[in-house]
Amino acid sequence: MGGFYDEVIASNGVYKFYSDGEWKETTSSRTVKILNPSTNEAVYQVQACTRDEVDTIFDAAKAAQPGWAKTPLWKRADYMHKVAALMKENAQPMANALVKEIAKPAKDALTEVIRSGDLISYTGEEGLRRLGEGKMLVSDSYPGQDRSKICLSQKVPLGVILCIPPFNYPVNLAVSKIAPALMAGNTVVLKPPTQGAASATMMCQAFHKAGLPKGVLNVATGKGSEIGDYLTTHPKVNCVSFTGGDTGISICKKGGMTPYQMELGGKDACIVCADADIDLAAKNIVKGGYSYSGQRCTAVKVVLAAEEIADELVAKVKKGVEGLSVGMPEDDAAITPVISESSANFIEGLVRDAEAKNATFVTPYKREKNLIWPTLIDNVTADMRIAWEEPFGPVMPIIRVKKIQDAIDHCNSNNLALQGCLFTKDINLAIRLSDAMSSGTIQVNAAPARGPDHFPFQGFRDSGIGSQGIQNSLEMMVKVKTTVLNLDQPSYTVG
Ligand SMILES: NC(=O)c1ccc[n+]([C@@H]2O[C@H](COP(=O)([O-])OP(=O)(O)OC[C@H]3O[C@@H](n4cnc5c(N)ncnc54)[C@H](O)[C@@H]3O)[C@@H](O)[C@H]2O)c1
Repeated sequence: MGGFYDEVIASNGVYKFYSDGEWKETTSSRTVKILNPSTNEAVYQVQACTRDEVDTIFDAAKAAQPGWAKTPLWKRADYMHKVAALMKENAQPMANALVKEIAKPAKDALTEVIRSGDLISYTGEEGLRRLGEGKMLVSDSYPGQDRSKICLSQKVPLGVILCIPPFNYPVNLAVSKIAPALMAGNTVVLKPPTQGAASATMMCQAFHKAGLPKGVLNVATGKGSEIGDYLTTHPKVNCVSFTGGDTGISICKKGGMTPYQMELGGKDACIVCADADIDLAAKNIVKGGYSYSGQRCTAVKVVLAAEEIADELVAKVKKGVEGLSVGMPEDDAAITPVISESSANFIEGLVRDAEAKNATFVTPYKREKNLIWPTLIDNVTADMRIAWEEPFGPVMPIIRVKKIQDAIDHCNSNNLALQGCLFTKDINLAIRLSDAMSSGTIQVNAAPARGPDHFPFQGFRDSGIGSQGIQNSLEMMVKVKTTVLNLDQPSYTVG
């Protein structure tokens, strides 16, 4: 593997957890096995931290926070640039781990790591400028007041941020939380997803090697279902930044007065209007729907096609789907095994439901263990689960609509409302439709996408709380502290 990551791994091969600036082994001598989705065999093991160890981790984060908040902003930005450079220099072993533990195609795995380095650098730059800016208000803009009060507000850290990313981008969605949290003067406890824990843990070595002060970043590993509640309800947590599925909703329900940044599931709709460029729409549906086997929050998860062009669109999407390579992530296949057997079973449940309700299978459903061939399902109707639920797999439903309003109504009646996209050549129609679709982001003439990573990103309804994107995440990681100067007489009385 090379020297850079050596100290991350214990002599027995188990990945260590990270607390107070040191890589450590649990006293529980329990580990969590990470299965390779391609083989269903254990490929890595991480420490199963005990509750006492979790307490110690939070103690370290809490103790380090005031000192870190006093570290000048330019120095914090310097750390970010150092971390980004180290991550990029040592990207390949981390990318290899992504291939093994989450079956991400090899090229995409490397892209995830490089993109994460870029995100950290950009956050350093953006934080340097934005976090140094505050606001000055004078009192006489309010009725009845004279100018005897001057209000100065600045952005101050929240404290300790608990960061919980999902399996599908365990590196990128970890740094999208960690970098803004740290730039804003918070300290961090990271809880990686089980599958993705090896790569997320390796990622933290870049922070360690960059010389980040001890306790500023910490990593607690263990099963979300075992230590999750203990972490999210821990009294030392000042904000939970979470990305995942419905687990996020239950975290909010169980929690107290803690601020939440929640990025949850999506059922991103793709509306194809009668005047659309059908080749462009088909290309985007194939790429947007099936990349990483559909396991992306911003994957196209339902197509709403105008009846007039539906036959042509389905034929073109079918051609694209049939051209996708199916196989192993090491070979950079487009379609690779989905994350787990239970996920594959869930996807199959949606497929069987659509089959029983007479949907048309444009490409046949085929599965070998966790590997599911890309499936295109036409004539899906509102009584089918797949019309509403997120498969998180390479399975695409097409609903034919008589009127565009039917497509809008379908999107807006789903509780999931992350992104959406629409295809039309008419810019006026595009704006009207975008305004009518009640989802966080609408892409015009392209598939949904999270990046570039400085664009705002926000789920509506059950798809999230708070806004993401580098700029918005920086704002989510601070609170406003105000000092009011009370003058002995209004400030305009001299001169
Ligand atoms: N909105 C977005 O930006 C975005 C991005 C990527 C993925 N997602 C969503 O994530 C889901 C897929 O990811 P997943 O399967 O890893 O999601 P998940 O909700 O199962 O798990 C997410 C994280 O929560 C942890 N966890 C599990 N139980 C917990 C508990 N009780 N307390 C605290 N943490 C706990 C997991 O270990 C993991 O780290 C999909 O629904 C997808 O749409 C959303």
